[in-house]
Amino acid sequence: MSEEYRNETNNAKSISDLKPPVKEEPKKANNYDGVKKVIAVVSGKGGVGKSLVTSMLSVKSRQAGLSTAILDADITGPSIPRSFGVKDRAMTDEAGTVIYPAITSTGIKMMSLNLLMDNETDPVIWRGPVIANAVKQFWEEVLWEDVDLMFVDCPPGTGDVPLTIFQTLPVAGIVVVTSPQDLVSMIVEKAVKMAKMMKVPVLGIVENMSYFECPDCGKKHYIYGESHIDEIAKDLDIRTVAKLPIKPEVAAMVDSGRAEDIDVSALNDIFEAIKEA
Ligand SMILES: Nc1ncnc2c1ncn2[C@@H]1O[C@H](COP(=O)(O)OP(=O)(O)OP(=O)(O)O)[C@@H](O)[C@H]1O
Repeated sequence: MSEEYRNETNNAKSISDLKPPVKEEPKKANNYDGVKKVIAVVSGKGGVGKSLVTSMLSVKSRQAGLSTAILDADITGPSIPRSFGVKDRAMTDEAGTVIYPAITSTGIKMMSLNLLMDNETDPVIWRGPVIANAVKQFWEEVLWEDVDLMFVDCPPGTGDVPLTIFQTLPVAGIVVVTSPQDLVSMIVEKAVKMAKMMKVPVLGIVENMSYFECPDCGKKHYIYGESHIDEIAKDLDIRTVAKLPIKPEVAAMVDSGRAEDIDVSALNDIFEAIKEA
């Protein structure tokens, strides 16, 4: 066991907690070489804007002319289809062995549990392993053909599902989303350590709801206090940081299924880092 891993396990409560995670051989969806690059979008807790950032990065990727997909792995709180205004249920082939992804108006492919439910407001009451298996099936049984870049909207935290994602999918890099009221340094450090254990680079940090810009005078107000994200990123040797303002019109666009109309230029640098990964 490496020193690095031992440091991670100081809080283990039993011997089984000390088992290092097993890295399975990454599998390809349907055994096709359909997906060229996978990027995981993670956060320490819910509600910080991870789904928004996943959507914005996908829009950016599509605008750059790449064939783009979103795998919504936030199984118990899937919000991606709604933010793109996708309402139709996913389809399968006649034999029921392959699921076709839904496609947004600009051509982004997506799969989400909401696309398989009769009613998008039905709750998903599943235990962790069942949820993790659903994510595996989204990777293995959905027909992901000709995808240059896939973004995975991970559930918050470092539980079963993020672990399954890192063990099953060939993740090329992660983007960490935080908000200023988060315990930012701890959460970012946790994500960075998890990424290190999984041997995946952190390509960038997005501080969402960083500030509010007065529409009248243009002054920036740091509602949740001054941002320390630049220093944290420097300490952790993460070169790319993006800051997204609180914008009520963004929330309105997401709510009305117009994610493809959001201005995504604030994520340009992170997108460049993703392209190079
Ligand atoms: N910068 C922003 N300005 C305005 N509203 C925002 C902003 N970022 C996110 N929101 C809104 O906050 C809510 C939560 O965002 P989002 O669903 O992206 O968070 P999340 O981290 O994915 O949450 P969860 O993990 O619980 O699904 C959404 O209604 C979204 O539209």
